Amino acid sequence: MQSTQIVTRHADRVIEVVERRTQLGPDANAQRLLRSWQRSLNTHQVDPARVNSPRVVGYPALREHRERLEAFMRISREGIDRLQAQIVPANYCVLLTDADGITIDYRTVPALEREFREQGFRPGTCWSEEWEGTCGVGTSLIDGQPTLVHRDEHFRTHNIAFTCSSAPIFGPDDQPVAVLDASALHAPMQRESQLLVFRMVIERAQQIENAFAYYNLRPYWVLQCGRLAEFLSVQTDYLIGFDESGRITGGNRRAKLELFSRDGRPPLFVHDLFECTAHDILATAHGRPGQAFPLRLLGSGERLFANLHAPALRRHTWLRPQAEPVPAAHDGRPAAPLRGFGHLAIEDVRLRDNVERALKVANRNIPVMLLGETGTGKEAFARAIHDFSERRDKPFVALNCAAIPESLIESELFGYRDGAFTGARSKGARGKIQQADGGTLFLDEIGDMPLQLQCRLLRVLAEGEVLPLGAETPIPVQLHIVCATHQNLQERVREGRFREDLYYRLNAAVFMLPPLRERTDIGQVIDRVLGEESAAMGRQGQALDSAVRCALEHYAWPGNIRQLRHAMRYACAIADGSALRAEHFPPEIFAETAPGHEPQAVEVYPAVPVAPVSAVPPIALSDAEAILRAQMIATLRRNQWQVKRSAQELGMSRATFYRKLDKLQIVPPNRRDG
Ligand SMILES: Nc1ncnc2c1ncn2[C@@H]1O[C@H](COP(=O)(O)OP(=O)(O)OP(=O)(O)O)[C@@H](O)[C@H]1O
Repeated sequence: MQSTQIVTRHADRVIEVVERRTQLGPDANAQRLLRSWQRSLNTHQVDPARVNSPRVVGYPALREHRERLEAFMRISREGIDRLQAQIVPANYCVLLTDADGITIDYRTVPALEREFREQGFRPGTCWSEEWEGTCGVGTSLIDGQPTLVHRDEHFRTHNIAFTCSSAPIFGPDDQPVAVLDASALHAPMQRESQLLVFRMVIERAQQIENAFAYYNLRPYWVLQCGRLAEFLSVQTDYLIGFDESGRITGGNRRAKLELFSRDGRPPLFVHDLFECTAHDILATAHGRPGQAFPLRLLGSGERLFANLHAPALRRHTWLRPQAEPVPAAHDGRPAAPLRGFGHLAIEDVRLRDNVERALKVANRNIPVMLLGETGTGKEAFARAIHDFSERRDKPFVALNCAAIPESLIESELFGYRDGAFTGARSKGARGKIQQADGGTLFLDEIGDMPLQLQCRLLRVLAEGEVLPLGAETPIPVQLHIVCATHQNLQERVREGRFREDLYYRLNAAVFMLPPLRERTDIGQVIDRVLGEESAAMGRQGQALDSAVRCALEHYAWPGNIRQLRHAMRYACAIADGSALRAEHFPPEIFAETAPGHEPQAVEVYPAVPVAPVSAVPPIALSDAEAILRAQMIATLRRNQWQVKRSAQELGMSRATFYRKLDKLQIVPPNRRDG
């Protein structure tokens, strides 16, 4: 427990530094620290004198955070184990957080576990800057850079005895997916004492990032490149994925930063990057299996050494059950859709992980819960699981609990016997449960199911039989249950509006479907929907012009794929020629900030004269960045410059949002000088 004097002294110092904008030192690190303290006080409104331990989320929430990163956690384990072996004996703990700052993996020695725990170091602890103020994890997430926060560089007095070395780990969409951190409770005063551990954390984080990049590139040919042939197996500089046609499909972060952006635009093909074609590379690698071979970068002529790895997984072929024939088009009619997931766009990294997992549970008697915003494809995903499974020749029955009146859900679901109630059909009716016998029952918007029916549904699941209204003898049924919701079911459980026992029964396998704006394959989704809608209209060769494509890729799509489909259907219908242009789409997709609409003041920033946000960014931006900048400014204005609401609307985490504010140089009105 800290003395009141220490608490007051540290808190006073922090407030004074922030308010007077006192420089903490001449170097870039001190300036970053000052910016973080400013954010902590002014934006997040954290109280530096708050002395309690950090916030810890409960186990069900922790499980969800972990499940979202299941594949990543599996891949990162080896790297974390090694860091643990190196530094935990020196009284450190090692932790991994997700992009929300929630601790999803945590290690220390048993002898120190209790002491660390008392200070808040444990699974589930939230180390976001919004909550803790300046700290290793939170500040790494916002700045996107490795961060050493030593002792009284921490914002909250509670944390000033700790030292935290953190490094963000980026995913394929160039956003942090996690942060690796090593912390100690009692550190020597000198900051330099931590530089070695800090370097070890950065290196491990890079290794994990590369392993994750490789995992995501595994459906493709992967070039592993480095500057030294002898070190190639232990030190990878660049990973570059390409497909059979030589088209570059992605790379690790370093390849993107150093190679893909050399001429201001990413190379499309292998021969745009190297002085050879993909075919040359395949031939060379084939001739010298397992040996590194030289490659020259186009332009600079610099020599790299490379190993080639064959695709670990053939795309899409694994998505169908074995031996299932691919239906062919005939009679000029469109081909029947492929069974399972074949007719859906699923190139997004998170979705691919979901599909891999879904295939594993499809033929097990495990209830599936699909979470995601409206229109993200929950029903399509449920149907794909059914079509893949052994039950595919049995019925797939869907019931939307939010779309029918509460009073009718019971008879719709459980059915009724003849004469069960006034107005009932004389012969009675089979409910959805019975109709789905042997197949799949898809309960959409399960969160809207009335409480007393939840109890009856639980009984059906537990006992495998249904009792129709007015009947005396239960009827045995065999069901695979898939349910979906866009609500926060845990919150409904807490509010007593959803039964906890049913919640745990239904959420055995949870899948989070990403919103369209966050999907790494948004381009493919757009192409697929365009192809389908255009074909349905009997139009041929319809295509998007590049400005429209760019706007579609950066629009926030609150209604997700459904909204995209409707917009595309309309555009395909009204376009006269084959080019789909801006005027064929709803104007909000291209919305710029309305002129003359000036932002209102925000209470979190000290009041200074308000200047309008320049429509012209102070830095050179790509088209995509310019559109995103305009979109962020419009959203911020609509929300009176409240970051939390705006980030939510655009589907970004707050850390990502702040990073983009910095990168696109959007300055809130009250922080600009008059
Ligand atoms: N992966 C995908 N690729 C292409 N189209 C898709 C994909 N997922 C969904 N769609 C299309 O998006 C639209 C909405 O899908 P769906 O009805 O499954 O969403 P939902 O999440 O169940 O919506 P709600 O929550 O409102 O019920 C449909 O037209 C569907 O065909």
